[in-house]
Amino acid sequence: MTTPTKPVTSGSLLIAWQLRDKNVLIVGGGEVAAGRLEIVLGADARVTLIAPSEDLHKTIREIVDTNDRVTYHDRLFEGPEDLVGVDMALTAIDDVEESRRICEMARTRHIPINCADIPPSCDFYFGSQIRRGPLQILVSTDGNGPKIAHLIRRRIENVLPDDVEQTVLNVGRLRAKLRKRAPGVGGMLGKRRMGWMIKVSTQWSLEELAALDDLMMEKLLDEGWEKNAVPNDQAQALAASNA
Ligand SMILES: C[C@@]1(CC(=O)O)C2=NC(=C\c3[nH]c(c(CCC(=O)O)c3CC(=O)O)Cc3[nH]c(c(CC(=O)O)c3CCC(=O)O)/C=C3\N/C(=C\2)[C@@H](CCC(=O)O)[C@]3(C)CC(=O)O)/[C@H]1CCC(=O)O
Ligand SMILES: NC(=O)c1ccc[n+]([C@@H]2O[C@H](COP(=O)([O-])OP(=O)(O)OC[C@H]3O[C@@H](n4cnc5c(N)ncnc54)[C@H](O)[C@@H]3O)[C@@H](O)[C@H]2O)c1
Repeated sequence: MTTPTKPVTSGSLLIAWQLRDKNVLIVGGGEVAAGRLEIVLGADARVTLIAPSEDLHKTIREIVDTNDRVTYHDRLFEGPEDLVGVDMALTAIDDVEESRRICEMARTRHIPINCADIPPSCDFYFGSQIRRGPLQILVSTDGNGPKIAHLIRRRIENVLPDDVEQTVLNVGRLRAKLRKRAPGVGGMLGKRRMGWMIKVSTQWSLEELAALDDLMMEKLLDEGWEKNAVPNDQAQALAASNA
């Protein structure tokens, strides 16, 4: 059980938004739009990007030429018809009045929007991100200091183990194997399953979890889960007894 803490107020909600196959509209073709494009493609979105080709950023050009998830329109934003079917809208243009207008149009249609140049009008902010496979860490200063968010992110990166991505992937695999042995949602079994996963995650170090292979996972389930225990011996010991 977690200890109740005093609620923190006046922040924003940090969530892992599932954008896969959702339609994202990006208006603008400069450096900021290029960063947005890369980051939403990293979340498997479908993207429509509207910006004149004259000054299109090199990265955007390369992506629209090679990625079939991106539809590019070589023109200025035209009006509400550009917002039809859009799940998320992003403006990154050097025209604050037009940005404000697009923002209002999106809001009327209940489309979440980020305007890179008008923080008070944003439904959400981007943050400084670490991506190591499925592990994602976002640092937000809630609009106070984007460069500071970047610097704090760099500090966090420096303390992460090199193989932390493998730790997360392995725990995902172990949980999937456990669910095969003990299927279902909720109830006593769900409680036992969660309790066991918490113990394994706590007693084994991140590095030990990263070193697990399929055979070791099966052994951990045989000798741990099946016997209602969490072997305290370390990954190396388990590996040695496997050999
Ligand atoms: C984190 C990051 C993510 C990303 O954009 O992907 C991000 N900005 C980044 C970089 C950056 N942005 C700016 C600089 C110049 C130095 C400086 O001003 O500090 C640098 C540094 C650089 O370029 O190195 C200028 C700037 N930014 C905003 C405005 C408008 C304004 O404030 O009015 C202006 C013009 C201000 C002016 O004209 O003076 C607004 C926003 N920028 C945000 C996010 C949101 C708040 C996030 C937070 O507070 O945590 C928010 C509110 C809206 C949004 O964009 O969602 C990314 C770092 C990624 C990384 O490197 O890891
Ligand atoms: N949020 C952030 O992190 C951040 C960081 C730096 C700058 N900014 C702000 O973001 C905005 C974009 O920055 P940038 O460096 O990418 O700008 P930029 O000047 O390099 O690019 C602007 C782009 O918008 C396009 N454009 C202008 N009007 C348009 C319209 N009506 N329809 C479609 N495209 C249009 C231009 O053709 C150009 O491609 C600026 O207002 C800047 O102040 C935000």
